[in-house]
Amino acid sequence: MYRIAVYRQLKNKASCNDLNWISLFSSARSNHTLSFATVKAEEVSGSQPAEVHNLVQGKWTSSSNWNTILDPLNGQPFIKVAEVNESELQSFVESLSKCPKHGLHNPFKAPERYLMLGDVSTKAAHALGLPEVSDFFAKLIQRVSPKSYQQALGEVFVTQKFLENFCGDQVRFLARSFAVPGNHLGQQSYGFRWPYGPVAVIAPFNFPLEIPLLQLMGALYMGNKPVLKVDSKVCIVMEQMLRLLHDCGLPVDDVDFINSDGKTMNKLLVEAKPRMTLFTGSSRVAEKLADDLSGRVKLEDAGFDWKILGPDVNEVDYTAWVCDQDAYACSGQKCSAQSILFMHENWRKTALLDKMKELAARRKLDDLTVGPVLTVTTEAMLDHAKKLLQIPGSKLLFGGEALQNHSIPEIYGAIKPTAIFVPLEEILKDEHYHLVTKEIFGPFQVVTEYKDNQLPLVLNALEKMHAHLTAAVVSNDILFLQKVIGNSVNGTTYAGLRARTTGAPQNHWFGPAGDPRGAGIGTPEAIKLVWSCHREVIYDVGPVPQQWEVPAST
Ligand SMILES: NC(=O)c1ccc[n+]([C@@H]2O[C@H](COP(=O)([O-])OP(=O)(O)OC[C@H]3O[C@@H](n4cnc5c(N)ncnc54)[C@H](O)[C@@H]3O)[C@@H](O)[C@H]2O)c1
Repeated sequence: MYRIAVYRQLKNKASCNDLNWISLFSSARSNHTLSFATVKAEEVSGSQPAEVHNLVQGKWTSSSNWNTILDPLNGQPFIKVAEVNESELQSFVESLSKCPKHGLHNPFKAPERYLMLGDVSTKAAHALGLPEVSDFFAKLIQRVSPKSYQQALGEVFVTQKFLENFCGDQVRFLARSFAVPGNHLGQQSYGFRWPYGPVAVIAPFNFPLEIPLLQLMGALYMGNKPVLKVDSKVCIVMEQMLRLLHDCGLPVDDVDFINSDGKTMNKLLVEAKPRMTLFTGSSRVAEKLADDLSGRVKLEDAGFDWKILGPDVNEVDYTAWVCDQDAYACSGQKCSAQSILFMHENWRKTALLDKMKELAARRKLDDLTVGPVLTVTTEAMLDHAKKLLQIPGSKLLFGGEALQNHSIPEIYGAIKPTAIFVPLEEILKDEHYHLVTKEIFGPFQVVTEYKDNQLPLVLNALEKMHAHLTAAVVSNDILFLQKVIGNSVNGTTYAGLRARTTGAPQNHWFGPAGDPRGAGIGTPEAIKLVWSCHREVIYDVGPVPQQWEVPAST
């Protein structure tokens, strides 16, 4: 009885968007057709290509130019993306220019939007938690950025948990201010979190849902108006997610969504001058944007992520498994993937390397535990392996071959999980260091070995690296941990027996350190740092003291 009454109340109160939301659930439960979705993940194919549109000033639009995306597993042209060209940017420039520097909301303007966004997060989190919806997104991710079902579902799960973290009042708590008493009666200073206003979010291909959604919501929560650009190869996922967010009550003109090549996006940024651009992707593009946008950027760029196995050997099977996951899950296409393993000589005396080899050999294309590499060709990866193998003392531990019997198109890469041993002394030589520490965004790692007295050389190798994203120190020797952590800078560092380089759940900060432009993703601290700036308002309302007189000039 009580339930029926509550349902009636809810129904009466429901706005148009709420009704969409309710219908999303009922349809999801009854017939597996999702009201927000315009595609069915499994049916997208060469004969039934999907289309991806742009969203600007609240309207879904097309373009004169369609970019055809090839199915990474069979090369069929399966998605058509309406890519905006350089002459079609005006409506995006106009849209951003409508948002003032003080944003869509701030603590002094439209504070009800904090609550509205908390509500949108509640509904979207709930929706993503429905098995039909999470399955839809996991499968769609798999189609465009092939990875195992568990990895794709993990991405949806992290996204859902993130949204849960910002339900109810949690969005307004992000904008919590503080006050300090002043020098005299009536004076108090307040620190506020202030939006930037018009902003841009640029996201890469490897996490088609998690990276763009977490950054986009962070931008919105703090009061900004974002234009979002996701790599065209995978933009279909965020297009569908935006439709879901609209069903959950997000106003249609809060976010613009543009599909284009990098050059066109660069032009949009230079013309529209967003007050802040969050870029996630390669260091090459990151540096270019930092220049072009006069430093108004936050960056999540390349990762050449290291793991050190300390002198205390423990849990060899577990450690081998974590190494396998860190280096080869998602075919090594995580920015946090293990790129180099520094192994204390004590581990060499165990079966660690054999176990890693066995685990790597279990990976297969059938279940996408190894699969297409979207930005490095087979030839480029094998060529890199060849160059490393020319270094004196280096040897192939496993892999180093192309995958066989597949129909992955040649524009993508397909190699067996690969590990190459290179001696530490050789890595440190100037003529080799750059080559050995080059990020290969595929299932590829370098392994090396050190003795107790060589720890300074290991630390020197870390010091010379230019990217400081994730790291792992596998040891429960607290003095060893102190030494390594105290002499390195990586922004997300795991320490202890179970340390890993990948994982990046929503509950801890993920991002590089050691660079003032470095961004973060996931936590309240990351959102506040990336998407808001500090503003101080000093109230000084009086009274002026009685018998006050004009003092002498100073
Ligand atoms: N630090 C992190 O959190 C993180 C996360 C994921 C990936 N990455 C890094 O991303 C890289 C892999 O991604 P990628 O190869 O797709 O990167 P990329 O730099 O080629 O592309 C990233 C995005 O930028 C766009 N782009 C390209 N040129 C541009 C320009 N001139 N102006 C504006 N936008 C432009 C692309 O279209 C894409 O959407 C790896 O180096 C990886 O380590 C980092």
